[in-house]
Amino acid sequence: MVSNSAPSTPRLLPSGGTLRGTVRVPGDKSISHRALLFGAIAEGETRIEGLLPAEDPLSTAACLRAMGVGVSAIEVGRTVTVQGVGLDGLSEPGDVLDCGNSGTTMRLMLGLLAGRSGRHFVLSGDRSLRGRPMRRVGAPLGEMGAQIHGRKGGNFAPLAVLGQPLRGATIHTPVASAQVKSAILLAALTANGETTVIEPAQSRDHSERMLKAFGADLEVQGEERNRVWVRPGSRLSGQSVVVPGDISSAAFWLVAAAITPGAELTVENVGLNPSRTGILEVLEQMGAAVSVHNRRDVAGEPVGDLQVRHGPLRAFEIGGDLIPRLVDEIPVLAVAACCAEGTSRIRDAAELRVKETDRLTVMARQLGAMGARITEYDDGMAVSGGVELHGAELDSETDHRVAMSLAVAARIARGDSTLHRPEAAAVSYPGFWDDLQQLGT
Ligand SMILES: O=C(O)C1=C[C@@H](OP(=O)(O)O)[C@@H](O)[C@H](O)C1
Ligand SMILES: C=C(OP(=O)(O)O)C(=O)O
Repeated sequence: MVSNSAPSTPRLLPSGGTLRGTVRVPGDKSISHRALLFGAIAEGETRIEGLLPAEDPLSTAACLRAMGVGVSAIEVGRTVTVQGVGLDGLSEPGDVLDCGNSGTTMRLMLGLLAGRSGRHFVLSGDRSLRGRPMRRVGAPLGEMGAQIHGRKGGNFAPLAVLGQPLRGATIHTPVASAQVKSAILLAALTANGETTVIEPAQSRDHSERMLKAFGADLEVQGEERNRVWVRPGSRLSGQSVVVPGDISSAAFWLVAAAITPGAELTVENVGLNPSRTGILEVLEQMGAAVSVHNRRDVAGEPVGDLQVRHGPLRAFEIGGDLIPRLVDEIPVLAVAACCAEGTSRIRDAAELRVKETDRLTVMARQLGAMGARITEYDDGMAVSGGVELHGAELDSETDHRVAMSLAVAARIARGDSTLHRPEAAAVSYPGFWDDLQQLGT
């Protein structure tokens, strides 16, 4: 039952062309998962406008339906409704919960299910997900009393969760990960006692914002906003959620326009939560012509329109606390680095090795096939700019962000490219290829 891969058709990526016009990227993936999950354990109905109709949120919705939660059809342009079952209303599923390709689904689900006393759950996913580390969630939940078992000492799915009464705890997480933090926060909602999660640096804070809006007793603390405190006992109530466009999807257009001669694009309605806007700071460091218009707040998240034009680019150096704020944009930033003057350096990004693929190795290999000069480090890479890329046989290696990053690179290469396994893009951006065609003509 767990995700089989369908036959794949390679896609021709023609070289050249410019990019002009206006695009609206689909809903934010992180916020979409959370709206479904929090809606499921709230009381009453949650209405979600702009939910991302992509494979990852569909995996979350399917898992919730398998536990008795009513989630309406997820289709482009349609408001999604979730009939909440309350904090302890999830039923034991009759089969394995299939998390597909989605790390967020599996990790947040572990936090959600660990405290469901007396119920047994098994979670699995596709080949990529079954190779991603889960002990980072299992270990802190274990400190709260959770029982999670899996391959290699509980690190790899399939995972079995034996629901237990949980106790509150103070947990220091070793990496800044919103998935780990959010799993702990979900478990904390029904624990016996207060919980505090302390991260080495702040990761994206969508869970904190949305849980508060649903009625959780939660506080973000510390000057660096890297401590979150939760007191259990509050009931969550269904809300209206409006999901902004995903800055991680917008990133492909921002870089594409910045590196493509003659390009000028507007990306409308993009989420600008400061814990996600690292890409804008890097583009600024590069001297790219990006401006933000029409800043506004929509349902607790800052939003704006981004305008970007082609222009000369300088190399960048990134690392430290900036990395969690642009972690999913590093593959496309590697493409931008190929077009900048000088050598760009990315450090402190070892987390990329445990995403859908090892994104450092895969981007070095794929851009290398186009002639890019990249040196891999344990925790990052150095990319020499100003080396002309040439068309090549490329492969997403099943990773959505790699697929879309290579599509951006192929446009500025000399000669056409072919991309194998392009369908990976549908994990986070199902309309990507249509948008690319429309903006390029
Ligand atoms: O919480 C989330 O929605 C996400 C957190 C990040 O992962 P980590 O928590 O592993 O950093 C990110 O890479 C992922 O795409 C989505
Ligand atoms: C890492 C990603 O997602 P996830 O961890 O949810 O699979 C991503 O979307 O780039």
